[in-house]
Amino acid sequence: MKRNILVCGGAGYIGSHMVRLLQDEGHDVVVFDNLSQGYAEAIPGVTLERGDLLNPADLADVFSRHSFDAVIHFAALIAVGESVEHPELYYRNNVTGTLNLLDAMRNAGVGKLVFSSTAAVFGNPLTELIDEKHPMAPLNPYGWSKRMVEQVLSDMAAAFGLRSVCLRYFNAAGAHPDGRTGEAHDPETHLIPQVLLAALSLRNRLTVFGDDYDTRDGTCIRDYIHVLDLASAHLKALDFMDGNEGAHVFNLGNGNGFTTLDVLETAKRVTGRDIPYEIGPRRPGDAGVLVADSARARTVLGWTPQFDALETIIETAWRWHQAPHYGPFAVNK
Ligand SMILES: NC(=O)c1ccc[n+]([C@@H]2O[C@H](COP(=O)([O-])OP(=O)(O)OC[C@H]3O[C@@H](n4cnc5c(N)ncnc54)[C@H](O)[C@@H]3O)[C@@H](O)[C@H]2O)c1
Ligand SMILES: O=c1ccn([C@@H]2O[C@H](COP(=O)(O)OP(=O)(O)O[C@H]3O[C@H](CO)[C@H](O)[C@H](O)[C@H]3O)[C@@H](O)[C@H]2O)c(=O)[nH]1
Repeated sequence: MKRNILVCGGAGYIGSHMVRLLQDEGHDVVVFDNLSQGYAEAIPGVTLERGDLLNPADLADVFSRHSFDAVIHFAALIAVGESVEHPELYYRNNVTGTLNLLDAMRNAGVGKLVFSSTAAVFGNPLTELIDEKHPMAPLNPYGWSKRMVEQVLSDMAAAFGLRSVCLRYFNAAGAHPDGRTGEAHDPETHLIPQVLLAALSLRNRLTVFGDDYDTRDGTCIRDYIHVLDLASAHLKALDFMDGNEGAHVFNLGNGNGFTTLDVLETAKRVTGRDIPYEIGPRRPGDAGVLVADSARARTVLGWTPQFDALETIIETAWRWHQAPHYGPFAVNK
């Protein structure tokens, strides 16, 4: 079934991959983005409505000129460390911004939303694998902002019948295999792009944040999930909302934990380059281990990741990072 989809934050890293997949599947897409972190070049040929979630008039304008079957909402501030220093920015953009979007949807009679949540809602895990029932205890304002929106969506389902799916991504990574879209954050804080930038000598040596965690080599463990596998879960979520009322949550990861040193070792193999690093102190707000139990997404949504090997994730990112089409390190602009 062809759908009209509004993608908020669709010019950003994950959103732009989502937009490409929606187009490949024959859906009509409009992107709403303030380009604070996104790039128009990431979504060539797509209707881009430049506007800000914090300006309700921008949203009202977009909803008055288009009609949508559903909204996929990626737009947010995403840096954990910055959220500790400036919680006000995170609560305003991520919580107030989402409330503004929900008001606009309600005024326009749009009743379905897929929301980007995060493993950061859980805090330090109590079990080896984190499923949807794991208690939530965010360690930082970024995680709290997402936790708050999850609660808002649950309450809005009860009050107004809003249908929603919160997808809690673990560590998004990788790029489209054709190398035309990829991760281009500025500043870049994520591990895999930083490692690849170090391999290209585009940044100084990498600092590994702590080697005194209770893990096999002392460095943090994360569950890296390919950006296109995240995007495909959103398509499944759109189908799911057709037949299911209420607010739903799913954890999205591969269920494989890799240490920071595993990532460095794999990147060294993939790139064939030396990647200089030093061990530094822990980063405030970091959990030691975050690995998903995504059984529910697999069974209930029928989702199957296609790019689950860390090697493949890093290979696709490496293709992008060697010749990014946009972003701070763009070549051949
Ligand atoms: N990258 C990850 O590893 C990861 C992990 C878990 C969850 N998430 C969530 O996924 C979503 C997308 O992450 P990403 O890595 O693609 O981030 P990103 O920064 O690349 O994309 C976010 C986009 O939203 C836009 N935006 C931000 N605030 C806006 C506003 N007020 N109005 C309009 N547009 C606005 C930005 O310009 C950008 O294009 C975020 O909600 C993030 O919290 C990301
Ligand atoms: O220069 C770096 C960057 C990262 N790391 C380590 O690498 C791992 C991954 O760090 P990222 O910054 O790439 O990702 P996070 O796990 O901190 O955060 C990601 O997952 C979170 C959920 O926990 C949020 O959703 C957030 O938006 C998303 O980027 C962490 O153990 C971190 O300590 C380093 O050692 N050095």
